[in-house]
Amino acid sequence: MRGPVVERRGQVRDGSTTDERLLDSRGPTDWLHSDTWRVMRIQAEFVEGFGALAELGPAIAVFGSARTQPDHPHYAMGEDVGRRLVEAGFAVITGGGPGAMEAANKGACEAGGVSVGLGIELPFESGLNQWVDKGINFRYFFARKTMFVKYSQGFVVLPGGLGTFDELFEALTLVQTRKVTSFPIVLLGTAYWGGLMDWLRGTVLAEGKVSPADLDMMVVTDDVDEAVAMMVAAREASS
Ligand SMILES: C/C(=C\CNc1ncnc2c1ncn2[C@@H]1O[C@H](COP(=O)(O)O)[C@@H](O)[C@H]1O)CO
Repeated sequence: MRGPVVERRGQVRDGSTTDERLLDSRGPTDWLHSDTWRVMRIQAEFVEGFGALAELGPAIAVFGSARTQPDHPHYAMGEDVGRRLVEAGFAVITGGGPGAMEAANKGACEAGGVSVGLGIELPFESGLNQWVDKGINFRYFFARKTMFVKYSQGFVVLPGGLGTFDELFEALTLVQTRKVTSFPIVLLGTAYWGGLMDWLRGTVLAEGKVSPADLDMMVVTDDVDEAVAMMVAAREASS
């Protein structure tokens, strides 16, 4: 018998039971590295993520450089935004790593709020920062990115590098292509983001590669209060 399937006489394929094969640890392990098995692991990441975050409540994702040092003004800005978001009733979700992520988690945690970190397995593992109170470690970037979009009502983007750009531009693309309902995206740090905005307007928009509405999706400011007020306004508009 093979599970619910009855096999008799010439249809019997081998004499072992399914349990016997399951419990036998001998044999090849190459299946561990097959795409079929990876699909199970990917599925498990979605299941874990959805399960852990489903009851989080209103949350804002804060992105920014893993390399921001604690004595840099961008770190203080990250702490400030984490704290103000909690004071406004939001949980704070970051990538759970060092730098700007740690700063936002620290601000959120010290303000007594829910401080979430969605960590990612990297070759140069740094682990979840100490200010994360609810943490999930992901193997796959794409599963992790789904969690930021699904469980955040807005994105605040601190100065950052390639990882931050990836997160910012993914959000913009999802809104532009109407894969998600529009949500506020605020870039903090006019001096840092100004050059990018100038290029987007002066070259990308001028060459017709984006529409004015695409760039209007982003607000650039130095004012943390303005960033938080935008998130609050979006929450009120959606309730
Ligand atoms: C570079 C170092 C550690 C990296 N650790 C990270 N942990 C969690 N999330 C990360 C990490 N690095 C990048 N990310 C994600 O990308 C964004 C930051 O990338 P950037 O290139 O530094 O701007 C961030 O929002 C994360 O989601 C050791 O210093």
